[in-house]
Amino acid sequence: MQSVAPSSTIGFKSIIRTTTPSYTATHRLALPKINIIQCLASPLDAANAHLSAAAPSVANGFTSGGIGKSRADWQSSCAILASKVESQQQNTDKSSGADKITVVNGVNGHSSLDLVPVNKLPKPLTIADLSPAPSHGSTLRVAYQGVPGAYSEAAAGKAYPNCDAIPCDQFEVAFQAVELWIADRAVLPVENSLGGSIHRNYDLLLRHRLHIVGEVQLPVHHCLLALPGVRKEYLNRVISHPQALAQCELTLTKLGLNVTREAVDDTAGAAEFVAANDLRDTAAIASARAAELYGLNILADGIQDDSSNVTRFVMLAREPIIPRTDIPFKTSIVFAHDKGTSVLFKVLSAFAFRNISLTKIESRPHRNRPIRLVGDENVGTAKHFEYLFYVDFEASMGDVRAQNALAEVQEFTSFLRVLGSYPMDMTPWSPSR
Ligand SMILES: O=C(O)C(=O)C[C@]1(C(=O)O)C=C[C@@H](O)C=C1
Repeated sequence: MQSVAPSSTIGFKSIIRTTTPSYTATHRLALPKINIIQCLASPLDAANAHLSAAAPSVANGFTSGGIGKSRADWQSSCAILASKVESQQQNTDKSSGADKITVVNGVNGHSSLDLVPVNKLPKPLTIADLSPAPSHGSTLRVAYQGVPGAYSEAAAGKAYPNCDAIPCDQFEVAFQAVELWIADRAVLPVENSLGGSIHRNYDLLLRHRLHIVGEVQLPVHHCLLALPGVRKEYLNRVISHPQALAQCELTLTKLGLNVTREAVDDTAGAAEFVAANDLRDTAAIASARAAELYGLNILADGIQDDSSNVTRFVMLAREPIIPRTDIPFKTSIVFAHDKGTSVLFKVLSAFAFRNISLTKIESRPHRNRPIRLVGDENVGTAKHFEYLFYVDFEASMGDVRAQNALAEVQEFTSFLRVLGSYPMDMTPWSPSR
């Protein structure tokens, strides 16, 4: 896997402006990462806003159009969804076409062209600019949150071994990078065996229109990193991603460090920060690869509280994959119910009756309708919190049991969306070392 500057590989090359890397020349990489401003500044931003606005109706397409009774129904729901998204994007692309050519070529096309030197004249778009998909021969571009050396980059490499990994400064940007065709896939963490769920990504899965097309489970092996010559006694601060701090909580205490713990955006970013600012009182929790990339020493190795520390990542794409039944598949759904948690048992019994195992259940606040009032004047008013339930179950949408289970779930729920049906990660178990 290579890490690349997004601007070097994509069609519409000049749309993506890149930041100057903040680390110094002593650090071997100079890889800019995409940030939200860059995504929003793109002429395709309007397309994204359009897509977000379309969210409720698309979700309803799944709900009322039916997670049908058959595999064909489900596949056609996906196809309808995909074509809606594509046509909306095309419309928006058309409407902003003129501006795009101006921006692509980095020249203001509306100003007096005769003053532009010949070698700076706009170049015509080529088929390559319009065909960013890997099926056209280019390498798969995979967006992840963080900087090179982050575990998410390693997960992208595990999921797509020869991909171009594109660093993004926020999860939101990784979603947008795929929606705007800057990347072909995003690889995002959803849960860790010690730290629990990464709630932000559950919320974003619902807000965006991407499909889960796979999962990878990555053993996470943390190291305590500091500048060369720095010893543990010099430290008064440890910085890292909040998940990494949570995964090393007990070990940090056992190491006898008298330090404050501070959260930053990603583990490798913490290492980069220590190196770039020459911080001799601060250590970072990050990977051994981050130590190498940013020129830090490993003060302690394997500091996660449990050696079987695993983070589960999902792969996201613009299109769903065709569900298979000849290999183990998992399906992820999200639903809500007017009567909230009180009917959860009934909903889940649809899976139990069909011997379908659930592998994960997560609840998140129902932000459109956070409170449900129950009661009357005589007894008072109970205020129940409303939730969205995310469930992963061990069956493919190509399996008739799953189709029937979802048809039944649909009867009980006010909202239901299939986030994806995808192969389970069945790689042999290897602890993080
Ligand atoms: O900061 C990183 O290196 C990441 O890739 C993010 C992340 C996470 O969000 O959970 C990924 C894996 C580890 O669990 C720790 C951090």
